[in-house]
Amino acid sequence: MDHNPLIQVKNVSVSFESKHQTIDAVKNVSFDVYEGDIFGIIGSSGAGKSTLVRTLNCLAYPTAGQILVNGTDIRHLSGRDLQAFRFQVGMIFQNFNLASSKTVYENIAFVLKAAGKRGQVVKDKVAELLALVGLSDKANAYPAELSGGQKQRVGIARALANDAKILLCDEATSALDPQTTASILELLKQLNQKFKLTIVLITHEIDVVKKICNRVAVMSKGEIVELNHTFAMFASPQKQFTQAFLNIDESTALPANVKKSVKGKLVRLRYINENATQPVLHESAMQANVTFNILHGFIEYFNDQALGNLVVELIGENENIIMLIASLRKHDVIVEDIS
Ligand SMILES: Nc1ncnc2c1ncn2[C@@H]1O[C@H](COP(=O)(O)OP(=O)(O)OP(=O)(O)O)[C@@H](O)[C@H]1O
Repeated sequence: MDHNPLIQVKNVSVSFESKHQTIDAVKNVSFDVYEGDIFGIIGSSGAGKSTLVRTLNCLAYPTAGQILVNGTDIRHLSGRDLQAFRFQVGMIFQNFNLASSKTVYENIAFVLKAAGKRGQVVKDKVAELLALVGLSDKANAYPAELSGGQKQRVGIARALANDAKILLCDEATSALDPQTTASILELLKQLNQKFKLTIVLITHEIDVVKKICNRVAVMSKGEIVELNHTFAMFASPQKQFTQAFLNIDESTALPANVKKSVKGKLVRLRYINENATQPVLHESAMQANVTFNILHGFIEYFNDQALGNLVVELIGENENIIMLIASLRKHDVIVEDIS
């Protein structure tokens, strides 16, 4: 990378002391987020995701380590500087956190007023934000009159009201149905592209990561197990935990009776981008004098990158199969023996 990270998390740990024990919620975590990233943190419940993301806007403080945003150590911010920093870092939540006694307009105007804005400036800005999230006709509605997706749109408008440069999303789509989730993710992607908005998103949903994150960290028991570009993470996860967590095995699992009847060598192939079609396999197999049976296959798309998944039975002489596998690997096909 040729530019400086917008967020630098350096050896951050967060512990909670209770009467009987110390809970190490985040353990020595380090990562960088670059401007324009949609950075996903995925992990199961209790992995420490919420605690970690809350340190990014000073809702929680590290017990050890350091967080720099735009080169500033945010631990040292206080008073007006801390307030100004918080305006730069908006946050949205699973349960939306809207004030139920306030209208949509008032929910958004509130944070503009907290930043010292008044009068027509507030009115114009709320109108602009509502148009941005597609809710211009809902200014006078109360949260109870909105669907979950509409509530989250208000949450997004409020989070960005003071021209936030960073948006933190804490399970922002976990309470929404799949279709509404897709529309909120689409909105986040648009905001990311239009304003170069940097997004740090925590989720336990693999599909959310696949749909919009360009980079992802897998978290377990307070630690980052693996971090990579999303496509690379799904194409070739390095850690067994990641393989299992991302359901890489399950997504190409064969029924037991099919597996039992396999006579040849069983391999899983992952083809990347321009190789995401079958000709590579056909040609290489012909050259190596190996025949094959495709037992399972699908192509996934990550933005404009394609990842082909195939489970194949290879039939032929052992040395020919070895030759075929070598040839596939030369074509950047990831080959795993799963027999
Ligand atoms: N304020 C707190 N006091 C004590 N323990 C806490 C506190 N906040 C979080 N924890 C503990 O820290 C650990 C990590 O929790 P955290 O909420 O960060 O995980 P998570 O990955 O976000 O999970 P979830 O999706 O369930 O919220 C858990 O064991 C949790 O009980």
